[in-house]
Amino acid sequence: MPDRLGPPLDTPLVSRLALVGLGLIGSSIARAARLRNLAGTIVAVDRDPAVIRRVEELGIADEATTDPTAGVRDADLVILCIPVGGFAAVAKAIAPALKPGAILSDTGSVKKSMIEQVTPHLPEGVHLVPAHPVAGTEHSGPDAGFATLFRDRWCILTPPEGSDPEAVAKVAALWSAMGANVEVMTAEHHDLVLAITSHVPHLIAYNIVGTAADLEEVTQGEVIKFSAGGFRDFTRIAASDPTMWRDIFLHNKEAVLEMLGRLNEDIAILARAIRWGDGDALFDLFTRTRAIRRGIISQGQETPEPDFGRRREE
Ligand SMILES: NC(=O)C1=CN([C@@H]2O[C@H](COP(=O)(O)OP(=O)(O)OC[C@H]3O[C@@H](n4cnc5c(N)ncnc54)[C@H](O)[C@@H]3O)[C@@H](O)[C@H]2O)C=CC1
Ligand SMILES: O=C(O)C(=O)Cc1ccc(O)cc1
Repeated sequence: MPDRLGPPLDTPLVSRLALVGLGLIGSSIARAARLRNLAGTIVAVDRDPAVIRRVEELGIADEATTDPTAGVRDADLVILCIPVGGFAAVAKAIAPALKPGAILSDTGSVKKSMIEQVTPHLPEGVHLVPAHPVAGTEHSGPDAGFATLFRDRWCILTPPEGSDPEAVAKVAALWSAMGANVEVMTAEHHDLVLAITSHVPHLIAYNIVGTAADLEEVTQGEVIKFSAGGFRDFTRIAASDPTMWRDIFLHNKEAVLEMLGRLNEDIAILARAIRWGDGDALFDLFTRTRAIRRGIISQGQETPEPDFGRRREE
């Protein structure tokens, strides 16, 4: 079977890897880690017993449990792959079981809040290395994951000042081995950049699909009937997990509101151009945005299909 992630490593990067949350992201890490022999033992921890049963059926972890304390015990690396709103409670619950020298990481879409939630519970000698793979789909749960999800995507690490360089290097090596390109930045910068590149676009999609649904009464089914093109693309994004996205907006409030303010100003400018027939202003903007799209495609950062058309390659 062709494996586009590379061959299994001779020696695993970590002895015991505990993944907390086996949804799209956690199960994709489990699959990639298994494929490339990145961990001696993969432990799956999820609070939902149905998810644990499914993980066992899929055979994507060596051990699986609903007990977070038992699950993270003796782990060298623990990765929290749960919605951003759950970090504090889970950190508090697992803290007494984390072994000295262990690394605590995550995959959350918001980083400043992750650090603020986890730091008060972090035991002495445990290294915090927050991470965000900028890769995903609108699907959730352990069946949605696939080993090549992170290939040729960015993974952003936001280690707090004074972090242990060896711990950062270990987490970077893990993401590289899963095919990701790793970049390091501050949590604050991450949250600002992701607000405009990911969070606000999702908010716009949720908004436009919601507004169109509200108009359904007026248009009598035509919104759905003629939903080709632009609207259809928005519905994919607007099908993303409600819990996950509620948490993202509540935990990246400042940056999202800042970017929304800017967006509102620009929309007002566009409305004015349309009202006054300023075709040049519209044409210039659309020419600029087309160049941006073409630049993204030439860098291989495009998302061609909802499932990225890559699942079959596993
Ligand atoms: N879905 C996406 O496209 C991406 C998501 N992320 C981030 O990764 C994280 C995980 O996202 P997904 O895998 O998509 O979510 P998901 O909804 O597919 O899976 C989350 C899993 O965590 C479990 N869980 C929730 N709270 C828990 C707790 N307190 N203890 C134990 N298990 C718990 C749930 O039962 C579920 O199985 C989120 O923080 C999200 O912001 C990052 C990049 C992309
Ligand atoms: O499905 C899509 O287009 C996404 O944008 C997936 C995604 C969701 C959340 C993230 O933090 C990163 C990537």
